[in-house]
Amino acid sequence: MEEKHYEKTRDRRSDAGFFRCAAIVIPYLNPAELAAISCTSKSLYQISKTITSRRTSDASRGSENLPIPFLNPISDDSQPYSYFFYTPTQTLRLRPDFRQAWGSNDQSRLCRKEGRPDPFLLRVEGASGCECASCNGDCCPCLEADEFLLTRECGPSCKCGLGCGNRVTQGGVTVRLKMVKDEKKGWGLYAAEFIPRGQFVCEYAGELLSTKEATRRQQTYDKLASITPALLVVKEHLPSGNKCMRINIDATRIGNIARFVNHSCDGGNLDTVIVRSSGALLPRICFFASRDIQENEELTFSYGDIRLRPNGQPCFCGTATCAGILPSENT
Ligand SMILES: C[S@@+](CC[C@H](N)C(=O)[O-])C[C@H]1O[C@@H](n2cnc3c(N)ncnc32)[C@H](O)[C@@H]1O
Repeated sequence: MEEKHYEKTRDRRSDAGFFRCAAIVIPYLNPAELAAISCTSKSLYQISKTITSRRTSDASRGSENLPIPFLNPISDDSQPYSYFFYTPTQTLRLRPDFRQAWGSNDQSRLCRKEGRPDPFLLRVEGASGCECASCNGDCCPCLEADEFLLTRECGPSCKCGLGCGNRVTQGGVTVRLKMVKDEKKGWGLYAAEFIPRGQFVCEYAGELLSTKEATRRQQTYDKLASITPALLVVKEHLPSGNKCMRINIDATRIGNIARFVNHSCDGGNLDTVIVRSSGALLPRICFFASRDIQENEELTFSYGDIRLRPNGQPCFCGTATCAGILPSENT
């Protein structure tokens, strides 16, 4: 009798140990792996269900100021969320075996505790910045438009801190957003509240690539129908029209919510802005509202000129000026 009681206690302890480990490991699984383990026992089914529900409730894994949920109104579609790795800022190339937890119990608490990652990937040693106590248009040299008329913010070489009013794009998303699935376009980013014209919406975050690597990846994506690519190429021009700098950001595998912004042939409601900061080597690409955007409106921008690559996929933007073909980058 005593021996049996001892065995039961031991079994319960090893079960508890197993589920403690499972709760740590399972958030690292992708949807196919999650589905596979959820068929093996009732308890793992329950854990997988909870993880799926947490993933659906916040694409940003607690990395942004506000949760960004997935909503799938398509009745015969069983995909409650889109799987990718999240980075709120630009990042360097990922190792192929990289994994990231998503849906764990304490994810948002941990993200808040660790704080937001530095928005500047590379700094310019010895660069000058402002010395203002509080930056405003009259005195802060960072606010003076430079010769290329780009958006300039204070940065790592400035005396002011993150609370400075000239760092609007550095604190992450501050407007309510959501992801909604469309039968033809897939997931799209939507306003979950009114967004006034000129408001910063989000950065386009992802892997920063060399042009050679961007070209290689674009060719791979063109061949693979199973991948929905999110490779953005921005060319910065001199006023003379000559190309002077090219930024390649691939958010296909790791990115932020900007990777869900769909194309619109009329230019959409977002402006793509190149933001430079004092002391930061690289500019960042940010989306601002180009006009007032109503709650529940889809956020879109133009992917480019279809004349550059007329053999793209069909476009379903639904605007009066729709060209019928989705522009894509000819890298
Ligand atoms: C950067 S992703 C945007 C997010 C994507 N809808 C998803 O579900 O992940 C670009 C892809 O979205 C789809 N897409 C974007 N805009 C579209 C449009 N206007 N019409 C049709 N498909 C579109 C295309 O499959 C395109 O390759």
